[in-house]
Amino acid sequence: MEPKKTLQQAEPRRGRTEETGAMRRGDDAPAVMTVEGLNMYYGSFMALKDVSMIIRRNRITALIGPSGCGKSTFIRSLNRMHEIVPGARVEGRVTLDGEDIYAPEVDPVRVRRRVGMVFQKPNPFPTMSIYDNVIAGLKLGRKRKKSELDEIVERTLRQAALWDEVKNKLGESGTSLSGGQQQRLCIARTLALEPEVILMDEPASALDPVSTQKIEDAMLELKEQYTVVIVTHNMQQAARVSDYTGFFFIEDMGQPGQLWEFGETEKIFSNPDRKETEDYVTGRFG
Ligand SMILES: Nc1ncnc2c1ncn2[C@@H]1O[C@H](COP(=O)(O)OP(=O)(O)OP(=O)(O)O)[C@@H](O)[C@H]1O
Repeated sequence: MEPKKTLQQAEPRRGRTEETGAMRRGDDAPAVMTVEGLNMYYGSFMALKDVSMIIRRNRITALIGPSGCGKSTFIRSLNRMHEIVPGARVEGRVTLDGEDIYAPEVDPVRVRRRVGMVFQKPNPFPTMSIYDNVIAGLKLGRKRKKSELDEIVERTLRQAALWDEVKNKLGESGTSLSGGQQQRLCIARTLALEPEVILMDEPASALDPVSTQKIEDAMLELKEQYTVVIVTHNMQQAARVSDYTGFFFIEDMGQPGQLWEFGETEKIFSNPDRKETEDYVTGRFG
């Protein structure tokens, strides 16, 4: 497939610019990641077919769709986590700042540093304090002064909307926190590595509404400085926080998932081009 054409197709459709103010304004945020003609496999099973997408800087991109349509598989292509699964492989091209992250000379560990990931289940290191959890990933890098580490801990906990709740107990165990606080601690830990892009795979699915709200607050705060991609089953969450939405869909059991529609969130939720998207966002199936 001819890559340039594929990328253009991946741009949000702009056919209805007269109808929505948001569309008319357009978006000049540069692409930080591009995905072109991506196929993903587990052994001989093709889980995703021909996905192309542009991920823009300082924007939140939400990935939605019914169970099993490949959202988690896709998000894991963006930082080369997919290849950790034995037999898993990827075809196509994924770039970060124009560089092909799957090129043979690229170190996957470096990719994962630049494209950080927060998982569904909070996973703080159980034997470490809150403070040490935040800086855990920095231990492998150059030696830093205590004052510099203090500054990183405060800054990232503030960005993760957790600072006020933990500033007086940084020495306590990370697992002493509530589930929602642990998840924000994991966000701070990811931020400490100064990624460009943060991937979140259903980060609030195990949390109560108040904790979910705090995660969403944190995401909106993060977007000032980072680019966020989130998988969510929560339609309200996608509509509330994201700028762009990708709807993944699977036509029939055993078929690969596809990116069925991609565009500005406002359009996907109010006036999607495809019937299946409309059925899904209005809760008619899924
Ligand atoms: N490790 C694996 N080995 C083999 N097949 C897998 C593996 N992980 C996922 N799959 C398959 O790939 C397809 C896509 O799964 P994936 O988890 O990406 O979907 P999803 O949209 O994230 O689903 P959910 O919303 O339920 O989390 C499914 O058919 C799934 O069974």
